[in-house]
Amino acid sequence: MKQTSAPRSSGRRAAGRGAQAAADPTRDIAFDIVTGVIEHRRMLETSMENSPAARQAEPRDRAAAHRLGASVLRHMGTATEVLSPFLKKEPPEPVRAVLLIGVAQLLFLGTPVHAAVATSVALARRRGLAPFAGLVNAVLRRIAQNGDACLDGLDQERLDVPPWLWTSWGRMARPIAAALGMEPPLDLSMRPGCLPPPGGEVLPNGTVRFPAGTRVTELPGFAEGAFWVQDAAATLPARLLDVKEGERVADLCAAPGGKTAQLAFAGAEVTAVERDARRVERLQANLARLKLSDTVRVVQADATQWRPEAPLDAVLLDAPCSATGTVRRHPDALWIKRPRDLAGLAAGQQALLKAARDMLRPGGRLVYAVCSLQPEEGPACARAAEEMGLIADPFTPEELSFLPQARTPEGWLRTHPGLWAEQGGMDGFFAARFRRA
Ligand SMILES: C[S@@+](CC[C@H](N)C(=O)[O-])C[C@H]1O[C@@H](n2cnc3c(N)ncnc32)[C@H](O)[C@@H]1O
Repeated sequence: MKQTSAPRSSGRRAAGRGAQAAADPTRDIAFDIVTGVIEHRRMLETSMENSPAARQAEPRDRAAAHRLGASVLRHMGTATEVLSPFLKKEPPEPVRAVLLIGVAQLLFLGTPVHAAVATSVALARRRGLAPFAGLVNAVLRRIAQNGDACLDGLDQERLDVPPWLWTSWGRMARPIAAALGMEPPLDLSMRPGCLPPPGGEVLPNGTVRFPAGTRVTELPGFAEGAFWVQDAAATLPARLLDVKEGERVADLCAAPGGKTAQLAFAGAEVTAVERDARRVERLQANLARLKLSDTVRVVQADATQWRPEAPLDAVLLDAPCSATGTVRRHPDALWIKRPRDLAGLAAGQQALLKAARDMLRPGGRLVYAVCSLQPEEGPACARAAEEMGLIADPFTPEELSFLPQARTPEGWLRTHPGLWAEQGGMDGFFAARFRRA
């Protein structure tokens, strides 16, 4: 059984018929998260923002709900399979959501049985599902009786990945799925010259890694801007652009700004281009904390339309994508995207590639990156870039000597959550480098 830490439980107060009005913000928010993702295909964070319960909740309840909702999404295939022998027919979606929340607590979060069952029954009542309260009670009690035996013989890794994604990931599928069951660690990139907070593990690329659940704001140096949160794999595209002091560089699709910070600390003159107004605010706040506000120029614009005043030495294009490479951190991505979404995403990525090409001086460099594991958004776009006249500039073995498994025969970068598995894995990224003729 794959287990993560248990959510705080308010089960005793919620037990029994008369307790349906008792407050249980954790499960209420988790219900909004799960139904938002499954029924409305909204991202976990968006579902949380839309949750009325979340707006009034304490930060610790929101954090517990986030962990509970993410656990449901991480184990949804397995939990569905566990439920199926106990259900004569498919229940309505909201009832299924309540049951999944109950199963996640019983089998994956180590919540005490009485709390997991009673809070699920109370949740069903609060959500207008009282006619199903008996079903929820009976099914969860039987699952609790069987305990871990419910998981015997189940290929959890296979079940927890939608079949179309499993197929598309080929040989990477099983190591990726194995990493999915675990909460990912906290990765930090250090501001040059700053010492890592004590207790972190320094990885071969310089990332400082802390165990899952570490609160970044509580680490010494956070407020002073000594570091920023950035997955180990996410550091690689900006590093591979290899910017020099004083080079004029654009970071397209820049928020929240991890790669912008890398480019600026490397000494480049950076313009960060971001379309979304709220994400521009987040980018600016992050740059302010890192004391980069006076160094980086931030532009709110659509990068397909924006052009620099003069041709640039280098462009980093971290394009919007299906984000399947970040499913460890964002398990909602597993259930939101559909195969038919990929063509539209790839068209957007290629429009951005054309724009990036047009911003470069002759000989200027471009790194194209996506946090996707899908071939349509990675290799297919790299080939499209060459058809646009960009010249491939493969990553060399020396540049990736600390992670040789991530270098493809074409000289592209392909990371996935199964790499550096012993140290806690990494996000999935694809990157390729080009020069303008
Ligand atoms: C993958 S995230 C970028 C992460 C960022 N590069 C980092 O390392 O922190 C993609 C970002 O692209 C922005 N975006 C999407 N389409 C865009 C466009 N046409 N022009 C500019 N920004 C865009 C999104 O709002 C989002 O903030």
